[in-house]
Amino acid sequence: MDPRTRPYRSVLYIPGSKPRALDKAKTLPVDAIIFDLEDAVSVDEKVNARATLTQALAEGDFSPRMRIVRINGLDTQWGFDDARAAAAMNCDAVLLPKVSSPDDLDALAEITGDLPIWAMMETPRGMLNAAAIAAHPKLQGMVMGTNDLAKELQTRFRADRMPMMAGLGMCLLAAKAEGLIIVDGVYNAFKDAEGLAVECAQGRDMGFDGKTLIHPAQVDVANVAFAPSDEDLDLSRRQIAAFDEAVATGQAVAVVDGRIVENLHVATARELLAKAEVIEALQAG
Ligand SMILES: CC(C)(COP(=O)(O)OP(=O)(O)OC[C@H]1O[C@@H](n2cnc3c(N)ncnc32)[C@H](O)[C@@H]1OP(=O)(O)O)[C@@H](O)C(=O)NCCC(=O)NCCSC(=O)C[C@H](O)C(=O)O
Ligand SMILES: [Mg+2]
Repeated sequence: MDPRTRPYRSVLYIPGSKPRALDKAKTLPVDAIIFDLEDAVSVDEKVNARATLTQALAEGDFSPRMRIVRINGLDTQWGFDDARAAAAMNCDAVLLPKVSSPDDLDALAEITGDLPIWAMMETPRGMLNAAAIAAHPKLQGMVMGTNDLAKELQTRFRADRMPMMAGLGMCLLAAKAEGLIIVDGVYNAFKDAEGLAVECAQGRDMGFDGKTLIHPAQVDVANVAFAPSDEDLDLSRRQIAAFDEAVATGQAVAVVDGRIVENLHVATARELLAKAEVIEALQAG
């Protein structure tokens, strides 16, 4: 599937060190998986996790899920070996943590060659350099690292994520300007489905393609939040029909439910319908 048209509603982190969780992933209705060698793996397990993950990806069928391997930073003792190992793994992309400038991506691309790169956006410098990072030729997607960002900014958790908004907005602008995929950060309270739903709705409304997740219990909430709803689809169909009718009578604008519909709204409506079709096809297997 074309990586740019596939859905990214639910993007689940799985510790690369946990064979049981790696196995479970094959049964979960997630759109993408981040196989983690970084923060989900303890220092003592780092080297073994690389081998466990290499084997799981070689032997396991994770399709149709997108397979992204998150390595340790290249400034750590594991980073370069992780990058070399990821380049040879049966995966679709490699994810670099704490990207602060395009130079970080150059260093990784020297090792991983043509493998698409994703960037964790989670440092203040990364936010300030978001446009230059997004313009890197090997970059396919961005993942918000809101835990690291909160640590660096010394912000406190707020349900409205007000302290995060500048960073989230800058990365969104950068990703959209370059036509990249961009996925929102995790919601740490993995047993709080209600709070997760609120944060997913906020991320969806801002324009994120989906949500990164840490536990299987979060998958359904994200899949619903980031898929077009029945109401969205009904409105899209009515907008297209009304606009076609207006054009047929020489008008450039239609009115649906008291709101104007112009060609740009019709383009959005068509995109929504196309997205729903891709999701349906994916779910049908
Ligand atoms: C949070 C957890 C440690 C909880 O684990 P556990 O206590 O094992 O949960 P459960 O007993 O409820 O698990 C039930 C079953 O589900 C499987 N499981 C659990 N988590 C996952 C998962 N992430 N993927 C796949 N499967 C999972 C268990 O194996 C159980 O299976 P079974 O026994 O067969 O029924 C744990 O969920 C966990 O480790 N989550 C991942 C944490 C993680 O990835 N952290 C790093 C990413 S977050 C981050 O770094 C973001 C960013 O960088 C930032 O800065 O913000
Ligand atoms: Mg992080």
